[in-house]
Amino acid sequence: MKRALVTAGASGIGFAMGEAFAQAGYEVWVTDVDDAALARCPDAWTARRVDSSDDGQMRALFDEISVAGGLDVVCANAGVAGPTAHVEDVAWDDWKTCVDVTLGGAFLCAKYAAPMMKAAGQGAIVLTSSTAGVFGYPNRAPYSAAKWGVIGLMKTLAMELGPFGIRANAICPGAVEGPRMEGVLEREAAAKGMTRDAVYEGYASGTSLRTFVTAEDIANMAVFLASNGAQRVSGQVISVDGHTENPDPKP
Ligand SMILES: NC(=O)C1=CN([C@@H]2O[C@H](COP(=O)(O)OP(=O)(O)OC[C@H]3O[C@@H](n4cnc5c(N)ncnc54)[C@H](O)[C@@H]3O)[C@@H](O)[C@H]2O)C=CC1
Ligand SMILES: Cc1ncc2c(c1O)C(=O)OC2
Repeated sequence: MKRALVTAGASGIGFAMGEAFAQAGYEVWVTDVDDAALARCPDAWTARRVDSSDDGQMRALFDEISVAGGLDVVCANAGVAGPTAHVEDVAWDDWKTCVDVTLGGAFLCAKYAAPMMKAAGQGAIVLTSSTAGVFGYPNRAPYSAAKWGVIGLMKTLAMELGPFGIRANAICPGAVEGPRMEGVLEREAAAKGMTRDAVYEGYASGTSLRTFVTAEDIANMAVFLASNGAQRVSGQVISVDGHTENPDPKP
């Protein structure tokens, strides 16, 4: 059985990735820092409390995976939005936390997956970037910088590890609908005296398909990029964002 690891896999996009890899016949491992969410993961998954920005915890996780027989796929998915503020109001510590998790966490996935995948002569690394890593993201300088960094990391992994049969690709999700986004939409609707649907349409108007995306949309792309169907696809940035044309209206 092939084994897939998804970081930040206990909720949101990562959880959908776990479900999609399980559906595709993989043994699923997930990490997260939210104990309650980890406890809600299916019993068939191996769920571990691991902070993606903690080198010691990540090394211990990959040691455990190595003992279990190695890894076919790693989805470096953990990321935190960081502060929402003008650049002059971003605290240095908040910059560091955002970059440590969002970019550093992806680096640690690659650092510890690489030797295992090299030994196996195959492997797929799927990194979660963002439309914030394709365009800028006003008021989220640390997040946008980290997500551009994820793409630079991915390009380098594809070059460095390709000769060993290892592929690396990045997915750039647009704004994902779901319970968290509903809260954002409803708060803004109340503040502006608009309906929730009008707020949604306003943001969706920045995309050609006039839509937000779902966690399942992202998970489907991750499974495809990891699959044999994509065996000669590496070093690519794949947006799953309804075709964002105008990055400015964003929730
Ligand atoms: N939601 C959106 O609209 C978009 C999200 N993304 C990216 O997708 C990825 C997943 O985001 P969502 O599913 O939306 O988030 P979410 O908030 O629904 O889930 C994120 C999970 O990450 C966990 N987490 C937070 N810090 C962690 C850490 N240090 N180590 C391990 N786990 C940690 C949380 O406990 C939570 O379970 C992130 O990299 C995010 O930046 C990208 C584009 C759009
Ligand atoms: C809340 C929210 N809205 C839109 C976007 C993101 C986000 O986190 C993101 O990472 O890329 C686009």
